[in-house]
Amino acid sequence: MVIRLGANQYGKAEVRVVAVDRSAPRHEIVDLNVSTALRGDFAAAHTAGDNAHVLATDAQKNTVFAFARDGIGSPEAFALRLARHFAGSYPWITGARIAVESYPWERIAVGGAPHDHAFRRPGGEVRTAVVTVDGGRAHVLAGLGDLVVLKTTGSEFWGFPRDGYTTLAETRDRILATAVTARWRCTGTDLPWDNLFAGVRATLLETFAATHSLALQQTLYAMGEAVLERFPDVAEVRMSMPNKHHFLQDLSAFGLDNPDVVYHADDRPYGLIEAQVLRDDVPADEVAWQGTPGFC
Ligand SMILES: O=c1[nH]c(=O)c2[nH]c(=O)[nH]c2[nH]1
Repeated sequence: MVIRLGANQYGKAEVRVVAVDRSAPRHEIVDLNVSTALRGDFAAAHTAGDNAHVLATDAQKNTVFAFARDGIGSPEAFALRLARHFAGSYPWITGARIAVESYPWERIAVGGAPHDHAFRRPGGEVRTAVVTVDGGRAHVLAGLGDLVVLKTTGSEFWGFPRDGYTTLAETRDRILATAVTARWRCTGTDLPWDNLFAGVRATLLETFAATHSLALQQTLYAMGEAVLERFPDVAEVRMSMPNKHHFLQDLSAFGLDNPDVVYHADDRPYGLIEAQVLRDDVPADEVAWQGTPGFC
């Protein structure tokens, strides 16, 4: 019986690189998911554990971040740069496959004008409604889920206590990103539902964009407060907002600075900020929330 190695490739999958162009007040953002795969003579690694030909997937990931320092441009151009680099890096590497997913971001409109540094990622958002009729009374929770938003500046996080396990550096400027899930309890059952939804959604977006954030908790509260201030038919807002961390990538090992340009969008673990913001003069209504899982 003869056993042999067939086709093979290897690389780093799903490198989440985000590059911010801050050269003008109107920031630009490129958000990619990059997967690398190298082809060539890697037989000895498979059959004998000999890694002499194996350009580490960790190095491939680093290359993606380092190349982003010069600006990413189009996904096609970035992928070509990377593929040509890898394919030309060692004689035994004969080819490279670079797959890129690019996530679009649209500017949030504030007062009708596109914002300079607050964005929304279209797609995936859902509108929700939960109606409970109980003992002849109807209760309405309107809501939305997965409204993905990001600010490239206007967010700080500092002043927190430092116990023996705290390593997080204080920051006066960071990327703030989250996916908003919100439900708002309505006091009526005969409301202009579509208008109310559009208004609450616009208020959530505008407030996220316009609030200079000292914590995601503060942004969440400001969003709920703005909804309650603008919409008297809303008694209560409950929100769940993951802190989608964007870590500045350290490029110093490659002789590169990184003046807030290249970030790693980490998908987990994530902070999860959840709260209820309510009108004090409206009685609580737990029946409305019964059976609605999680925080909201
Ligand atoms: O806005 C934030 N709130 C936190 O509670 C927190 N914790 C953390 O590590 N980063 C952040 N950011």
